[in-house]
Amino acid sequence: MQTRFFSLKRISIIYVVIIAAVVVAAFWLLKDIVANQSYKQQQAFSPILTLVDQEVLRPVHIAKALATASVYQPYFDTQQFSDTQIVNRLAQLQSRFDLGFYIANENTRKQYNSDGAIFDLIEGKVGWYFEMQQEPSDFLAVLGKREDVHLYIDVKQYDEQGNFIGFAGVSKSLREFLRAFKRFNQAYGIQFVFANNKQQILLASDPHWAPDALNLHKIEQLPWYTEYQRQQQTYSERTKLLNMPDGDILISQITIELLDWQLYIISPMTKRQSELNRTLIYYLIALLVIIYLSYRLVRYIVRDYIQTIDQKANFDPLTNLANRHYLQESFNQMRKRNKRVGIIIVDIDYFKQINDQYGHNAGDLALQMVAQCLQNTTHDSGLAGRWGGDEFIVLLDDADLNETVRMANHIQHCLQQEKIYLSQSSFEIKASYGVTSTEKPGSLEELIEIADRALYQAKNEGRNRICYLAV
Ligand SMILES: Nc1nc2c(ncn2[C@@H]2O[C@H](COP(=O)(O)OP(=O)(O)OP(=O)(O)O)[C@@H](O)[C@H]2O)c(=O)[nH]1
Repeated sequence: MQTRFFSLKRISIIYVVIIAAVVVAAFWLLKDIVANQSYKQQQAFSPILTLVDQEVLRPVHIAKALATASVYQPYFDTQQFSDTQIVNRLAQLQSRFDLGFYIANENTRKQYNSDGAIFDLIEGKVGWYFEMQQEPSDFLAVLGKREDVHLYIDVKQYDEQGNFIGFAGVSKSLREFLRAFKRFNQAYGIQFVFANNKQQILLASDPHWAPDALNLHKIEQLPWYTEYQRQQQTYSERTKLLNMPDGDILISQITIELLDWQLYIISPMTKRQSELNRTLIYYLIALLVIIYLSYRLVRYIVRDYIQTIDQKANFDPLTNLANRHYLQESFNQMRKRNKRVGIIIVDIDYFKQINDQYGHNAGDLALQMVAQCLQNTTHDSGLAGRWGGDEFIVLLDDADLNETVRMANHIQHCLQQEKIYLSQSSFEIKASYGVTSTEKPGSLEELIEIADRALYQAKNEGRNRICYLAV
């Protein structure tokens, strides 16, 4: 019982360790999920900011820097430079900055482009030139060319006296920008909207909201904007989660101060949620596999451990037969069932002589041989054990004296068939048997005492025989 108690204690400790391991594993896995999601969010957002910087802000900076450095000024003097020289100069700038450059000269009413094109600025035909002049600001950023959307940055130019002499500017195709956004849209379901300070949509990834030839959509027309504005009054965070009828969406607003534009990045949470769910399921499966494998491992270790402990606690290491402790336990079980118990004591004859003549190892072989015979003969009907030294005990469940004596005969017959072979010699093993049986078993000691008396008789009568006593 001591053994079981310690086994259970150990099992409990191992289970506690497993639960702790699972909790730690779960913590790490969940931590990873959050990290993973943040990583994915970052993965989606970082390139967007780089794109805005590269494709929108950089041209604006270049346009402003060149205009303020009066790089274009000399080229407004058509006396000094021919048309070809002007477009050549613009072409140089184009190849250097990978942007389109143009000059619109008020004096000649001509527009020179870095792609070599020169055309006349005729009122009613080239609308932008005359519209832009009316704008109070000297710096204007507009989107044009619907079929291949371009960003145009127009900077008003003045001579030394402060007279308006035309425009110089930069143009940049947003094809690459739009293509990249399409990729983000496919990968993360992200949409974007650019709006100017008049709340007009300049550019939108959803073609439905992109400007058409006639007019620009108002940002108020976007289905989420009213809710966005409502939340804006409560808290001014630039990222908001909106509960829309088609599913939750996350809106991030980025102000592009240089242009006085707003960029709205719209990411649908349903897609994110399903991604998160999928990741959760993967992690859960991994967790279950870990739990199952660790359970199997612990079961294996515990079973192996119990077997080892049981073996040590209950069996004789030399013969593998039951030891005294296990014999006692089994006898108690038999007694509980309140049935007859038969007992045989087997004691090897002149075993000391075997040891002395053939050596201790030969003696051990003899003990193992006897054990083998006992095992083979009794395994169906009883339990054989080593009581100590060269003395063995067989307990027979529900066996009367006749049946017990019959069993002793079988054992004797088995031993008579066997011989121990050594390298130089061989010897036979003989034994004496004391037998008894009781209908009302008391203690094992009492029963052994009676069987011992019968054994004593067998030894006295010349050994190699079976004697019995009835209770
Ligand atoms: N080889 C070996 N010998 C053992 C072992 N345990 C006890 N013995 C020896 O067994 C012998 C038992 O001898 P005794 O009890 O005197 O009996 P015996 O020589 O068999 O004489 P009888 O029983 O009167 O026939 C002793 O010499 C012990 O040393 C063991 O595990 N291995």
